[in-house]
Amino acid sequence: MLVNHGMNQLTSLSIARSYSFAPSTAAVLRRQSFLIRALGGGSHSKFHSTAGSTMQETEADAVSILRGITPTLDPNRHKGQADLSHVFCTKDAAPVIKSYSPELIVHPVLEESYSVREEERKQVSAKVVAEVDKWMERFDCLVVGPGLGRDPFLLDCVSEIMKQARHSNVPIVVDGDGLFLVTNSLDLVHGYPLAVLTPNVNEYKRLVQKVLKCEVDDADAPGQLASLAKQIGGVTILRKGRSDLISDGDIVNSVSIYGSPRRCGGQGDILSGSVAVFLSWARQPLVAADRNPTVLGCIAGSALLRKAASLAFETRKRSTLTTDIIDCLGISLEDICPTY
Ligand SMILES: NC(=O)C1=CN([C@@H]2O[C@H](COP(=O)(O)OP(=O)(O)OC[C@H]3O[C@@H](n4cnc5c(N)ncnc54)[C@H](OP(=O)(O)O)[C@@H]3O)[C@@H](O)[C@H]2O)[C@@H](O)CC1
Ligand SMILES: Nc1ncnc2c1ncn2[C@@H]1O[C@H](COP(=O)(O)OP(=O)(O)OP(=O)(O)O)[C@@H](O)[C@H]1O
Ligand SMILES: [Mg+2]
Repeated sequence: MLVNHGMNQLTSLSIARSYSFAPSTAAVLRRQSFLIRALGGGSHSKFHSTAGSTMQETEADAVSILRGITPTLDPNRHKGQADLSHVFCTKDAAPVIKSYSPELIVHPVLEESYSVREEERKQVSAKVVAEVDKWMERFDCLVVGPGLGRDPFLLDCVSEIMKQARHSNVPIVVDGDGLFLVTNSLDLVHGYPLAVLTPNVNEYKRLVQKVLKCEVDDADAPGQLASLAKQIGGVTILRKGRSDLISDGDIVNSVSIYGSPRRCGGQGDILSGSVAVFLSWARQPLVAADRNPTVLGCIAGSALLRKAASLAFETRKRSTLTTDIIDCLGISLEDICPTY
């Protein structure tokens, strides 16, 4: 059981995205102690020069980071000390999500505008937020966005949940429709060092336009990413693409290893769940005290996803789906961090 808990979490966090009609937020619950591991160095840098600026990006030593932050499996631990995933969603979505995996703890507490009368909204919102908040202290990380939708009442409730998470110092990974919300309400994450944004090409463009008031500049990709992260008060941004670029405003890392030429839907959602798991592991005492755990989580999540995608493509080729990639997550991590 315990062996499967870790990997189940990497996959199940993305359930919400698999049902994009099903508004939901997903949260990670994990209680596990860790052995101290050393993080290796070894990386190379690339300079991007433009007329106005020069910015360095460093290819992350993702394999060492994965080895450094992934905890060993300890047969003495019981459920509750290991990984668990909670999903908060609407009533409609709950049966579908529940049937996806016995691993998931599903809370059908969210409401959309159509199901709540105007005069009841304040009361219902308070109830929804209280339902999530009573679990908050147990969460190691919150993932907001994949499959959430853009219903205004639901997004108002999610904004309140994010404020509570921030108040409780719970890391928040924002993806998909969560980025739609945050781009229009930057205060939700501004200045929060435990916030991670994982934009795809469209989501990144919207963020750049809103925050930097200019267009995406690929000639100075690292410099622009660092400015964006800085302008949002030092949040960590994982810009997804041919190479993933990661910045907290101070440093810019790239992850270019592995990867698949197949761009099937859903890979980004698996990535956001994986980042949540790895950043929670990276935050454990003595694991990586000298490095930003949100950056480490992004590097590890990106490398694992890209490795699993490349492995899935080896056999599935043009028919590769995200479910095939999920099937390759366990073996990909095992290859880098053997259990025994
Ligand atoms: N198999 C599934 O169930 C998948 C589910 N997914 C989930 O779906 C959501 C969107 O994710 P994505 O990656 O398609 O977003 P992206 O490339 O920015 O937009 C593409 C175009 O669509 C439009 N649009 C998007 N969202 C919209 C909305 N809520 N309502 C109306 N329009 C919307 C968008 O328009 P725009 O944002 O420019 O207004 C753009 O033209 C997100 O929650 C994700 O997790 C995906 O992960 C994919 C697989
Ligand atoms: N051109 C590419 N080559 C290799 N890997 C890529 C490429 N583009 C994206 N990826 C990888 O695919 C993963 C998902 O990125 P993508 O841009 O597809 O996210 P997304 O659009 O949010 O996905 P989703 O369909 O889940 O919403 C990331 O890990 C990224 O590294
Ligand atoms: Mg996405």
